[in-house]
Amino acid sequence: MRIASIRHGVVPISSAIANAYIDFSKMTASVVAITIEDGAGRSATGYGFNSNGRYAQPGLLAERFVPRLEACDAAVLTAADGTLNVAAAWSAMMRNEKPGGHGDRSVAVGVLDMALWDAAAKLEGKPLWRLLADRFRGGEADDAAWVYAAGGYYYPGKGVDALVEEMKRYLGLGYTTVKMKIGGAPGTPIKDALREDVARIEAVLKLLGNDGSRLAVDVNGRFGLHAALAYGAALQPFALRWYEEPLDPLDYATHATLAEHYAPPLATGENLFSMLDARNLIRHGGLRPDRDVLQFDPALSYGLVEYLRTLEMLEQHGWSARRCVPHGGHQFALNIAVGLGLGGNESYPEVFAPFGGFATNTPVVDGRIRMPDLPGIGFEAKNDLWAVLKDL
Ligand SMILES: O=C([O-])CC(=O)C(=O)O
Ligand SMILES: [Mg+2]
Repeated sequence: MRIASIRHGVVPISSAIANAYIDFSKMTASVVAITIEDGAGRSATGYGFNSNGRYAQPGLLAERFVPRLEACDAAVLTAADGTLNVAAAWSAMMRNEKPGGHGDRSVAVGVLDMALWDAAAKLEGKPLWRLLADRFRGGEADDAAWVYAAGGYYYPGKGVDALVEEMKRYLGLGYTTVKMKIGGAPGTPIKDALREDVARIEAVLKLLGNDGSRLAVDVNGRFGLHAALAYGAALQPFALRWYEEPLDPLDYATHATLAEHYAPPLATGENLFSMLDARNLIRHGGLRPDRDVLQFDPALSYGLVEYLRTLEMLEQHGWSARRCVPHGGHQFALNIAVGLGLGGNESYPEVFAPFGGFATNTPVVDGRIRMPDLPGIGFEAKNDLWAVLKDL
């Protein structure tokens, strides 16, 4: 195995939407293409990008992680069975990086890790979900993944009617479960914000036959304990699918307090970027393995090499992989969900194009999606994304 080339760039994914914590007016993503030759006449190009919420990482890629990867020779890149050794390449990228303080470094490494897995699966002539099922689950892959439509963003001039119309479009696309933002009314006293959000939630629930299990709400880490508890008390009777990121993602003890008072499912983890951060959440966050949902996003958190460590840690702590529903709405996590038997995957039918979304001709039916049988992650079959990646 030999790295023939690594190319990377920055593309915008800006839009006028906002959640309770940030707007996306300046959002960018890193994109990479890695071409690998296997020494036996085959070559493959793998592609990677970071999912929304963290910005492009051109400096970290150019100064540290791409040069370290380029320096890997055949002894590092070739596994004992002749396949591409992604884990060894990952360790080479992380040489001379101290532990802790993961910051945006995990994003830069995640982009390269995604491209390496795409190339590895292409070199083996398999879809990534098939490679993962063969390697880690005795060949058993799920036949489809549960996906939910994430949206319900704040948008200038967007009222309750437009929110309900948006959710209606998601149901029309085949989704059965939807997610909306809450907690974003700027500068509003908590009791007024809560009244406004309850009205927004009730309007969407009406569309969903008042079935709370079909609606998740997302605070994006905006609340402190007082607001999280006040909202929790108001939300509890709706029995929602989950109450997401009510608190700062790193404030584990406060999660534990909230979990004592809020019985229905909580969800968090999209802003935890390493196995060790995830383990602190599991150890100290008071989350409940019979109901809560873990949203670690492999594209933002050092990639699949690290995500495999996170899944192993979860198993040691009595958590099923089925409790994991990654953030990010991308094909990488979708392959992982099907191949490794996660609980499902996020989907963004109307936001974060071209990175959000799945292969162009894979419809959602009854809230589930089947994987195409294409080598690698399958980016070539997602027309809008391929139009960006092929220029790299
Ligand atoms: O709005 C965002 O930053 C994305 C997000 O939280 C999600 O997809 O759950
Ligand atoms: Mg979220």
